[in-house]
Amino acid sequence: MKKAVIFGVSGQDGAFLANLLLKKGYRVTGVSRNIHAASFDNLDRLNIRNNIELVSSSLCDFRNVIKVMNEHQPDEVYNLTGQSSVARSFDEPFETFESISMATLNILEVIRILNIPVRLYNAGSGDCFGNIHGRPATEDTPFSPRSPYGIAKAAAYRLTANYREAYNMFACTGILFNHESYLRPEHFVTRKIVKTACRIAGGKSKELLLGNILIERDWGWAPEYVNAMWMMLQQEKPDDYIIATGTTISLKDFIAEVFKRLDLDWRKYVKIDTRLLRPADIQTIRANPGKAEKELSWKAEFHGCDVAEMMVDAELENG
Ligand SMILES: C[C@H]1O[C@H](OP(=O)(O)OP(=O)(O)OC[C@H]2O[C@@H](n3cnc4c(=O)[nH]c(N)nc43)[C@H](O)[C@@H]2O)[C@@H](O)[C@@H](O)C1=O
Repeated sequence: MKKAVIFGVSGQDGAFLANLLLKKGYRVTGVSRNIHAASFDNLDRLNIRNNIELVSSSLCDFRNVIKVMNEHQPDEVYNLTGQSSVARSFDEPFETFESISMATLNILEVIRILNIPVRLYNAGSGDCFGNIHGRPATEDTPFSPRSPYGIAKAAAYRLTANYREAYNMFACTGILFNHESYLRPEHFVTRKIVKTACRIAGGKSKELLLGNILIERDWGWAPEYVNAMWMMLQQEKPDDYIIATGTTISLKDFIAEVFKRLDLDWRKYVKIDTRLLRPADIQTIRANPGKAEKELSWKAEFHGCDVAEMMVDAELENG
């Protein structure tokens, strides 16, 4: 039986990945900073909490990481940990940098020092590219991040690539663009829109306050993206891959699709609140996931408008 350790199991991706690995017959250990304080609602929602061994460990403490590796002897390690909100990273730059870059460095150092043959997946981000107005980003496009979050993810990406080259480690980064689902917390814009629109449809809310609705993103369906993470670790050679749908739409289009699904006209309810604008934002993101399609045979089935509809349907069904 293969063994996997997921650092950051309580989030959206951690839960979907744990579910996928359990279905594939893995023994899954889920790590969270403090399992007694963390919420495992996502694992409950997928009905898998009791099938995972949950352990507490701070990734910023080197000894903690050594203990997890020694005790659980994983074949595969998934590093999904860290502060994941771009907006919050402007208010919490230190916490963001430490929980992403330093935590990744700790995992890499532990694998190097213990000299164990584990395969490492590192969660990268399309946020590292910054604005892409022209050709969609490929794995060769230089990074130009515009947030403490993007900068921390860029550092973690470079560290992972450096350890792969310098120490011959099996370490990959998936450069994932926005990926959404009913497990997304409300501080991400898609879930906020879907939840509020459903409340408006049910007469429980009157308006939806948003920041910049002209931005453009490549929004995919999260359960598909965790498949790509796993596929990267099954390759003969480790490498980095962009994971995205290849379709970019505006936030306005996403909002319109959500409200249309509920038979509402979004223009009556959406108000711009300038307090929600970021100190720096990315206007347009475009991705070319061609390498993942060619080498991993991974391709997104669902694109932005499908995601909007699926999120509304899930919200109406489960809340
Ligand atoms: C690839 C990358 O993808 C995600 O980062 P994000 O793109 O910043 O995601 P978001 O949902 O917070 O914002 C999307 C856009 O929507 C605009 N926006 C307008 N009004 C609101 C608003 O009211 N709330 C929020 N959150 N955003 C708003 C906001 O200004 C931004 O331009 C994370 O998964 C991250 O972990 C990651 O790696």
